[in-house]
Formats: sequence, C-alpha cells, structure tokens
Amino acid sequence: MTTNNLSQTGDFLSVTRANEWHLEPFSFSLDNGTQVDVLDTGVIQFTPKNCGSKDIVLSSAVHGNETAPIEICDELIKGIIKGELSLSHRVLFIFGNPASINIEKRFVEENLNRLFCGAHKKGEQNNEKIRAAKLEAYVSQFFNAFSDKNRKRIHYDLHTAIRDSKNEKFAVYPFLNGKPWKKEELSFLLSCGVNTIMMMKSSATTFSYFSSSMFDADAFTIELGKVRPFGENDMSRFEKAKMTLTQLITHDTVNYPEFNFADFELFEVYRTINRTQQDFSFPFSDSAANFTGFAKGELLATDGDTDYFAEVDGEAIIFPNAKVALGQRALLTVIPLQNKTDFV
Ligand SMILES: O=C(O)CCC(=O)N[C@@H](CCC(=O)O)C(=O)O
Ligand SMILES: [Zn+2]
Repeated sequence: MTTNNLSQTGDFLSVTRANEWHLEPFSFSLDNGTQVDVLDTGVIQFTPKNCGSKDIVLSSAVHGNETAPIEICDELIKGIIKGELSLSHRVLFIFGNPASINIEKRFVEENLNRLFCGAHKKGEQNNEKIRAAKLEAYVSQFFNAFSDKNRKRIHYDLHTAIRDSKNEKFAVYPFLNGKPWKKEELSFLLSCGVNTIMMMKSSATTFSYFSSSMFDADAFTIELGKVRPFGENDMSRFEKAKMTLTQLITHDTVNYPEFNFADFELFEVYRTINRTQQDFSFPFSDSAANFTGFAKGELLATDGDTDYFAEVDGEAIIFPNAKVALGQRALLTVIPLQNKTDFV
C-alpha cells in the first residue's frame, strides 16, 4: 500500500502500519469537497465543505493490542474517503501507537496513555514520548483552528480492557476540576451501549484528560469490550458504538432518548493504588473481572510490605495490573456514585 492510492482504497490503517513512527504530510480532496489532510502516520483530518458546529477527535490504538476500536475507526475512515459517509463536522482520527499495533502489544517501550499533559517531557526520551508530544500538537491545532466559542469540542478515546468486565462496556469520565458532568454526553454513551461510567476524582496524564482539561472538550476514555487480536472480535458487539459514532459525524445534530439515571450504573473512584515495589501482587486471579466487589477487610493488593484491604463493603476493582512500571497506577477501586446532583 502506497500513500498514492489512499484516495482510492481509503486504507489509512495499512498506510499507518507501514510507517510506524513517521509519515510526511500530504493532502487531497474528495469529490464531495471534503478536504483530507494526512498530518502524520495515524493522524488524518477531515474538513467537510461546511464545517458544521463540532470538532470531533476519535482516537484508537493508543494501546496497540486493543483492536476492536481500530477496526471501527478503520471502517469509518474508509467510508468517508470512499464517499459512502458524508461528514457534517470536522473530524480528526488518530491511530495512537502504530508500532505497537504491529507487535500486537499495549506499547513498545512505555505506556503512551501516561505521557500526555506534558508528562512526555520528563526523563529520557523514547519513541512513545516523542509521539505523545506530536499527538498533543495535532489535537491542539485541530481544536484551536476555530476560535468560535460556540463550537462543541469532543474527544472519544476508544479502548478495550485487558480483563473481562462485569459491565462489559464502560467509560472513564476524566476529572472536570469542579465542573458538572453532562447528561447529554452520558446519553451519547448509552446510545453506544455504554451504561457504566466512572467519575474520576483527580487529574491524570491520559489522552482524554488532556483534551478535557486543556480544551474543555467533552472527552472520555471508552472501554468497548475486551482486548482480542484482529480477526477475533465479534464486531456485532460493537455495532451500537459504530452506528452512534457514524451518526455523530454525519448528522448536524443527534437527539438521544431522554436522560434517566435508572439507565446507568455510575461509579466514583474510591482510591488509586500505585505499584511502588518490584514485589507487587494481587490475591485474586487474572480471571477476576473488572467491577468485582470486595467485602470490607478483604485483601486487595500487596505492594512490598504494604497490604491494602477493602475499606468499605463493595469496593470494586478496575484495571488491576501488577506489571505496570514502578510508580504507576496498578489498581483503581470504585464505589457507587454518592452524589448525583452535580449534573447538567
Ligand atoms: O484493562 C486495563 O487494565 C486497561 C485498559 C485501558 O487501557 N484503560 C485506560 C484508561 C485510561 C483512563 O483512566 O482514562 C488506561 O489504562 O490507559
Ligand atoms: Zn487501552
């Protein structure tokens, strides 16, 4: 696959995989007048003739082995380039870490999703840190291109989880620094088949927190299912998400069914447990699913000489990973959201 026939095939994923860390920018336009700007490997910007009212970033492959979201975005990009989908808004697609797609791993040297908000500047440089800096720049130019305060900025960072989850699809709502959560965004997520939302309580160096905090974008990390290799995803399980994303980018406005708290399971982070010692372990097996609750007093994790016990009944585990780098998050725990008044 060469870059020359991208305009015929729409196969930007293959172009991206053939150019792991860098691709010279190039542009072309579609018969319907949409401008296509390839900004780098994995980064493609679509500007329809009428720019609409939304600036939408859809990222996948921030972790290379999370293939279902890559397949969804690949299909959307192909549909747009082939003229089967007609955009109503500006859209920036990002395949975050192409080299990690090729090795079918979460990352090459370092977890890209811990390197945003300037974290890439710290310590010895590597390809993932350089990539994080570039992705920040592409997203910044995309959101800053229009100064109109009425435009709606959106960033959905699409992932799949390493473990099974009791609630198969769930979203991380980045910490909003005191601003209220948006019912309309939750209705969008529900339409994607995501009824479980985790409200974060502190800043992070994730991609979604970057767009949320720097650009006031409605941004989420969305976990659409479980990590599986290409070819092993049951794409019917992602149909609602794909259809809802298609509507989002091709319709001027989308009306979701009326918001109802009863349709959701809302959680708040109770605490974050970091791995600080080589000797870090969980008492539960690798098959323990996300959202498994523990009784007060049950052991949750051991970090060197420190044991962490559940402090409240029902404290539930999310993203347990004993192999993270020292200093990084090895476990989140959540409890049901206590205060449901802070919504608009
Ligand atoms: O299943 C897992 O352990 C990780 C799945 C994943 O990649 N989750 C994201 C969440 C990011 C956030 O907190 O917004 C991550 O860990 O980067
Ligand atoms: Zn991920």
